[in-house]
Amino acid sequence: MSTGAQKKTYFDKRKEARGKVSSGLTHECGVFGAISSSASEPGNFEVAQLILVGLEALQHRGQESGGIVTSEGSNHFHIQKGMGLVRNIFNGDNIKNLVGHLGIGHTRYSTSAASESVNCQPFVVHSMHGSLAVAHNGELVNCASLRKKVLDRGVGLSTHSDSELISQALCLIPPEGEVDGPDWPARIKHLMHLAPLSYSAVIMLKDRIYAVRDPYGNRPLCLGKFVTFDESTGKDVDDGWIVSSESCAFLNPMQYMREILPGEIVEMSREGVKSISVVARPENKSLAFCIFEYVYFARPNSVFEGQEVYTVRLRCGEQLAIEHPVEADVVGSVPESGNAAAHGFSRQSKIPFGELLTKNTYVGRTFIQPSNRLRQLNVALKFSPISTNVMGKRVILIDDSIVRGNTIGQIIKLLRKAGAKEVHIRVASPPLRYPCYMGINIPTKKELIANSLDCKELAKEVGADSLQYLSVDGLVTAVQRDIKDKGNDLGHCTACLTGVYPGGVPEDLDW
Ligand SMILES: O=P(O)(O)OC[C@H]1O[C@H](OP(=O)(O)OP(=O)(O)O)[C@H](O)[C@@H]1O
Ligand SMILES: NC(=O)CC[C@H](N)C(=O)O
Ligand code: SF4
Ligand SMILES: [Mg+2]
Repeated sequence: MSTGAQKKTYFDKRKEARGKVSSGLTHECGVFGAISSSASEPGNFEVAQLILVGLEALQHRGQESGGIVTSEGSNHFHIQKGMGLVRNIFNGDNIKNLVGHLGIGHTRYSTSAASESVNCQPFVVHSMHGSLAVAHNGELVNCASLRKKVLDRGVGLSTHSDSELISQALCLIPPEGEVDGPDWPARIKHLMHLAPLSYSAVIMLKDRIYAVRDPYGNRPLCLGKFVTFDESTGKDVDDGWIVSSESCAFLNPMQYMREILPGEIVEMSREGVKSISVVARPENKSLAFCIFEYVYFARPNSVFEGQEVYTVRLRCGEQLAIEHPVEADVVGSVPESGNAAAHGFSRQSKIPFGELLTKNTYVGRTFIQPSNRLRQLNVALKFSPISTNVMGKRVILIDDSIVRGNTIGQIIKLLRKAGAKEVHIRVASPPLRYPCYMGINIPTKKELIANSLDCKELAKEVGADSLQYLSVDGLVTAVQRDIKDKGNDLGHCTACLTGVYPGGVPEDLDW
């Protein structure tokens, strides 16, 4: 427990490190890696350009900073990192310096250390056995004890980032020792035993990339290839291997191959792709893939567990219509992340879908505004009602989630002003009640509106005629129903909804 003003809680420290945001869940991070295969000359395969495209396609996962590290096969890595959007960090000149036939990249939303250039990823360290670069999505739950372990072994750390900690922990020799130089897979496995949650990471050595997903499968990671058409044979040739947080980054001619399995270590080299090992979860605990990847974080065209995110969001909307029907003239969404669920609700309820709001895509994140009028103005800048679909109508408005409750109230005001007769809010996820410490910034318990107001009270507070959430069972069913290969190995993290955390809570947590 807190010992008063001098002791900062886990969340205080996090907050200090970041800007204050007035709405929503803030995203996570995106990782990407690419290596050209032996079939192509290094010059034919522009690895840095490919990673740049990949990072832009993953930009929704983190907008604070980004970086790319490449290698020509030697320990002299080429590095370019910076604050801001990928597009602003890289330009024609600096991308040209990123030569080499393999590389990794990162786009960051900070969770464990300040949003400053010193914490930009990938982290590069020089070990006795060559250079090492790490890009990480997630957050180490047992960061404090791992940090101590690494420091105890005489290793110095230059930041508070858990991702730097991963890079340094990989320099530790595993307890069984090493016979003939460094055994990198053994070192990675050792780290996975020391820290089983949460990460999807790409680890680059001078001539190979390891793609690693934590044993709980908490964060996503998938494998793809780069294909070139060979005119002499008339066939597609595999020209290289790629790894990405989400498959939405595999743009043509990149092709999706498969997911990296929970606990899996995959080695990518010029010779091809090899699955090295699958590390088991501690005490046979359940899988815990983040259910909010489906609800909100991922792009709708990304594929997880054999299903497109869009189809899951559609099902959430259908389920919501089954659980909380209401008579109305039109169903619409808070764009964009509410769109698919609104279509699902419409399909199930047979109430026509209509666009109720347009979104100004050039408006960035909304920061806490000092007054209600400014908050309202901010939402009005982002969303404008489409009067044709709203005037004189009973509307159902679907949003994917309510976090602090700032957005929805302002939108209802806009809809009323545009002539809506009734406004019914349906939320395509259950009430968010608990914080996340696995790579997502969710506000503290106190800030989450569902902890202070129930549906009726919240409806009154935000001026809705009714307001209902999807149930936890409904969400889990919508996510799991069509997963083909169910077996025993199926499980999703719902900790922010249920308070049941897959791998315990952080050591220095004080909420
Ligand atoms: O209750 P609140 O704290 O206001 O947050 C909830 C809103 O935040 C998210 O949207 P956001 O505008 O962040 O991003 P999006 O445009 O991707 O939906 C989410 O989709 C909700 O609309
Ligand atoms: N959102 C994330 O995945 C963050 C990764 C890492 N914990 C950092 O803060 O840089
Ligand atoms: S607590 Fe919520 S946001 Fe965090 S990993 Fe679990 S489901 Fe995802
Ligand atoms: Mg939204």
